[in-house]
Amino acid sequence: MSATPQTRRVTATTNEDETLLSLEQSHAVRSRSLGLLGNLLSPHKKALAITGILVVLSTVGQVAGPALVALTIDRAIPQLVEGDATLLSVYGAAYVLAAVVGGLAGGAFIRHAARIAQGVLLDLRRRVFRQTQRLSLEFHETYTSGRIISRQTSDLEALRELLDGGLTGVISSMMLMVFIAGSLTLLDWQSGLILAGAMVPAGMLTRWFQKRSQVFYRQQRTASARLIVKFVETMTGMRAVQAFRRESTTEGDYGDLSNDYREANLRTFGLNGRYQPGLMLIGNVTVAVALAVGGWRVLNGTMDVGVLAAALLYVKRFFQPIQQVGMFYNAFQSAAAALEKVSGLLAEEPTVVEPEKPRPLEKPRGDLRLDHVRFAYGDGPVVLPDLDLHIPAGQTVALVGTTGAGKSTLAKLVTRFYDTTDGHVLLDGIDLRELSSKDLRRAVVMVTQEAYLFSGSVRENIALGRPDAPQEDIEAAARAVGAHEFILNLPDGYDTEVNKRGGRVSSGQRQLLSFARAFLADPAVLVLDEATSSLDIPGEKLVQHGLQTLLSDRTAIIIAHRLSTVAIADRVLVMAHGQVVEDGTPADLIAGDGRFAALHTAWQDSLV
Ligand SMILES: Nc1ncnc2c1ncn2[C@@H]1O[C@H](COP(=O)(O)OP(=O)(O)OP(=O)(O)O)[C@@H](O)[C@H]1O
Repeated sequence: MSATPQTRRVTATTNEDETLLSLEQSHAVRSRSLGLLGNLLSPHKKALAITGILVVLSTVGQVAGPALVALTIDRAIPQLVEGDATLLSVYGAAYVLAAVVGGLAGGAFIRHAARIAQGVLLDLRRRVFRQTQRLSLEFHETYTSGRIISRQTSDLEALRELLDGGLTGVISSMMLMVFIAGSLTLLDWQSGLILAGAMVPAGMLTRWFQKRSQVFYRQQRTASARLIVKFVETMTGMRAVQAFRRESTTEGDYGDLSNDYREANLRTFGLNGRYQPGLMLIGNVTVAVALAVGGWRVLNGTMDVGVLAAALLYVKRFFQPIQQVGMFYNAFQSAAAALEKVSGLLAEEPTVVEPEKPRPLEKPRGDLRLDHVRFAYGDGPVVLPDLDLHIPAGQTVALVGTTGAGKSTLAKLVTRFYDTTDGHVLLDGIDLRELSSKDLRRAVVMVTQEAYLFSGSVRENIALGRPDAPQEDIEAAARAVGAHEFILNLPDGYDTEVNKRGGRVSSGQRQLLSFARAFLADPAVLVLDEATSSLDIPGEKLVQHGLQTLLSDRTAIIIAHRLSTVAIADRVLVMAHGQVVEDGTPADLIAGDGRFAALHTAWQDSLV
């Protein structure tokens, strides 16, 4: 038999809540998000090139203004004084043309960039959804739905805010700065030098801001995610919250988390409050220096007045976009932190791997074998030390045992929601790792305690595993498990819309619907986590009857909580500490003096 392959682990999202990463981790996270960004943008190469041309045109239009002002003052006006208006009309027309081209190109740039941004967001939204469905149960059990919700909502929202408004502004601002610096240097290199000098403190201030804000924005995103997680957890567990009077505690916890969020926000604003005035100060000092030096040079006759006017306009305009970049830096940091988290989620690989060359399973019989199975959740303690078990096709096995004995774990291994740490689970002699998930899910179906009903009609809910099943088959399945009668009594029969979590149907009826769903799917192996909820006696009888029909002619493993269920099993396995401690027919075990006999007596006493 082949050696057990290395078990995959959840890795990419493990340090996502840490705000202070090591340099190496920080680089890895950065390059992962940049990689994702590159990947998202790659289908838009052509549109990006057009957008690039448009932004250059629009910037040239804006930058031409001050140069034309200089030319008008220094050349056209002296000519006009001599009675010739030719240059003035040429420069005037050029100014209008630059404004029109700049305006049109600017507008087209915004529209094009928005189209790319929306395309990227659509792609990302789909990828996140697809990925969350693709990842294995191990990931979902550790990552929690609240965190996934915050990836899909607030993180994608932060990216949307950046892409919708901020990014186009930043791109055109940056482009404008480069062009202004270039034009100024060409016009008058000494003024260009003054601007370059101002870039030193401006660059240092920006670097200082960037470093701090990166940490602050990570803290902000983490605080916001924690808030969502707490909210989702409280809402999903509302019954427990109210039953145990936890309202004030959860409110207190939520208040603390909200406060953390508020403080994280305030820290980012505080930082901005120092960065922006700092930049403004540098900008104004630079204008003053350029004016003083320029004025002195005009007096000396080494600079034309028009050039000085243009230089001042350029320096002033240069600092306006810096401020804009500074302002957008908020949105940018927020989005960068969001992208880091989303890219972590997308980089995660399913721990249960699809085989490259699956072995075919034409007609599954349902023969199950656990061969020296050893299992631990992640780095946790060993839950199943060494389990050897054979369940012949068609046998109904009831699993009983103390809580935490490993019954649900066994069910998760047989259904391959998890892979074994060591050893093999075989269906009809084939390792589950070698089966395609399509074949496996057709052959092995798990019915959980929750019996989850999706919003949609009763019919759609029954046909979940076979959406194309004809009405006769759906009805036959419902009849077989005894659900047909109550379905007909629902307001619209099979077309009745069930509310979320089956609000309109009782818990027993919900179970019957999930039995019908499993019956229609007709698997060779059925794994059933029986509901512990106490049904009333008629309700239990109804469910019991449905269950019996469902179990006939297939292999079944039931995590049994009811005596009546154990009675219909062919075989009972009593588990303790991950091992099977008793194994036999119900009658044999009852007749003995082991754990099951004691459990059985206790059960019977509870019924009296
Ligand atoms: N997702 C998980 N991650 C880590 N440990 C887990 C996980 N699920 C279960 N365990 C641990 O594995 C052990 C076996 O749990 P399991 O749910 O299989 O027991 P069980 O016999 O089904 O119990 P119960 O009857 O209470 O449902 C327990 O110690 C539990 O703490």
